[in-house]
Amino acid sequence: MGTAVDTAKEVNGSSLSEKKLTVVFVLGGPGSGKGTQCANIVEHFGYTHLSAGDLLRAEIKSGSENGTMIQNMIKEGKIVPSEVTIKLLQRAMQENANDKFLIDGFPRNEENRAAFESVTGIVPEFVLFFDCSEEEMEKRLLGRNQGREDDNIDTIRKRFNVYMESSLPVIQYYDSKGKVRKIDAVKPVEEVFEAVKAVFIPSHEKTA
Ligand SMILES: Nc1ncnc2c1ncn2[C@@H]1O[C@H](COP(=O)(O)OP(=O)(O)OP(=O)(O)O)[C@@H](O)[C@H]1O
Ligand SMILES: Nc1ccn([C@@H]2O[C@H](COP(=O)(O)O)[C@@H](O)[C@H]2O)c(=O)n1
Ligand SMILES: [Mg+2]
Repeated sequence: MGTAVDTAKEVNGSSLSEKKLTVVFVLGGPGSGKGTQCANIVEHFGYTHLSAGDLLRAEIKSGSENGTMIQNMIKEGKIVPSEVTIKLLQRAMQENANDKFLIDGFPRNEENRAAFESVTGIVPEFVLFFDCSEEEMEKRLLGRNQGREDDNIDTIRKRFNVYMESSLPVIQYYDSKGKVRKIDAVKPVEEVFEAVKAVFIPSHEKTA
């Protein structure tokens, strides 16, 4: 007889439990540079990048029945119910042959964290945390120009509040487990990536 975690995996029809996956959660405030650095990591270290925000935006565009709800949550800077986001992440991992994933912008709150772990049985290898000042993040978001509906000052303030109240505690949780690799993300892109590389290059290669 299976454990609760096994049963949850079966109910969700996941073949993920059969594969040994390496998952790195990429966390940090809105505009801290998660997407920018994930692109560099993909290029240098062969991971597949899955951005929870991008998956949710694609779901809106696809005309899904959840589209309107997701759009309203994003406009308000609120966190979409875990079951929706986890299904999108699971599907994206199942459809990809890679066994190494960067999961960007997830988990965003305690509900995200606990639900992902119990549904998938996956525990992250480590958490890459981009630590950036609010002043710098606000400047970056207002200058991003990607047409995102949540890159306006009212929504940005709401996203900062959600980050402080709901997302930082998740980072603190992983820190208490020794899983957080903290990066000073205020520096220029190239300097931030130098610090990121030091995390991904195994320690024996650093000295070789
Ligand atoms: N180190 C950096 N210095 C200056 N600008 C940066 C840096 N990193 C990223 N940017 C710029 O800041 C903006 C936000 O970066 P990015 O989209 O990577 O952040 P994010 O953490 O993924 O944000 P979100 O949580 O909103 O998705 C982009 O316009 C990007 O080009
Ligand atoms: N786990 C998540 C991740 C994101 N969202 C919603 O999407 C918005 C944009 O996310 P980015 O990572 O692209 O900045 C975010 O503000 C949330 O509304 C979510 O609900 N759950
Ligand atoms: Mg992003």
